This record gives sequence, C-alpha cells and structure tokens, in this order.
Amino acid sequence: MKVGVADTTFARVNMGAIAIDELKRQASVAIERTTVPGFKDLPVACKKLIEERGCEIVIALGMPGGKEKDKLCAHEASQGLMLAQLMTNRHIIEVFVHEDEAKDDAELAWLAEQRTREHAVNAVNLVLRPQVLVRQAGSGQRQGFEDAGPARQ
Ligand SMILES: Cc1nc2c(=O)[nH]c(=O)nc-2n(C[C@H](O)[C@H](O)[C@H](O)CO)c1C
Repeated sequence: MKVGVADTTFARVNMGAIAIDELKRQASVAIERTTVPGFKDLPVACKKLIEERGCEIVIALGMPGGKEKDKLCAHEASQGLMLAQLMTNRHIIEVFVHEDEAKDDAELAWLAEQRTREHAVNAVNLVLRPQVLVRQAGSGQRQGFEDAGPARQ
C-alpha cells in the first residue's frame, strides 16, 4: 500500500516530514512525497500522486496565512481537493493549519505537528483499519487541540 504526502513551501512547519515520521510509526507502508509552493497547488499534486504514482490515499498538508485573501484561497484550495477526490475516487485527507489558530510560533509548531500526526493515523486507519474509525464514531475527535468528546444529555 502506498500513501501520498503532499505539502507546501508556504507552510512555516515541515508538515510533510512529520507526516512521514508518523506514517512509518503506524504501519509498514510505502510513501510517495511531493512538495509544491502553496496549497492551491495541492489538488493537482494529489491527483498525480494517485494517478501517476499509485497512491491509495493522500495526505494534503497546507498552512493558510492569516489574511482574508489567504482564507479565501484556502476555501478554493479545499474545493480543489474535494474535486480531486471525486475525480479519482480516493480519499485526500486535508490537513490545513491556519496560522491564526495559534497564539504564537511555538503553539503553531505544536498544533501543526499534532494535527499532522493525528491525521496521518486517520489516513492509515481509513485504508488499513477502518473498524478503528467505526469504533470512534460520534466520539468528538479533533485533530490538534483537545477532543470535543461526545455530547451529553
Ligand atoms: C494568497 C495566498 N495565500 C496562501 C496561503 O495562505 N497559503 C499557501 O499555502 N499558499 C498561498 N498562496 C499561494 C498559492 O497557494 C499558490 O502557491 C500560488 O498561487 C501559485 O500557484 C497564496 C497566493
């Protein structure tokens, strides 16, 4: 099984390296990596990882900046990633860490690592251990900051 990792030079954390480290901890899978300038370049990069490099699933890692323009572009990139999923019939796990989610650089680095690692686990589970996700259904999982947990009556 091959997992694709696509990340960007725009990001302020090496999210691709973190994803690869976590994938190696989780399972014995082949990994294909590509790095593009920014998140708008991710959809075609992910499609190529699937169609040309044989990936079963891809993790798309990006970091939207804090400006309004960045947020608009992030929405567009996200739509591109969804389209790529429908075109290829493969999951592309979008891991976006918005720069303004964190109060400072240290928290940004922590959040990017945490979210990347947790979604790398999700990607492996989706393909190799789907029953793990079924067991987590409705449990309020969050990637990065604390889990929300199940709603209580
Ligand atoms: C405005 C803008 N904001 C971001 C961003 O917040 N995060 C990011 O990864 N990339 C951004 N880019 C760059 C585009 O994604 C893309 O790399 C260029 O438009 C070249 O295709 C742009 C152009």
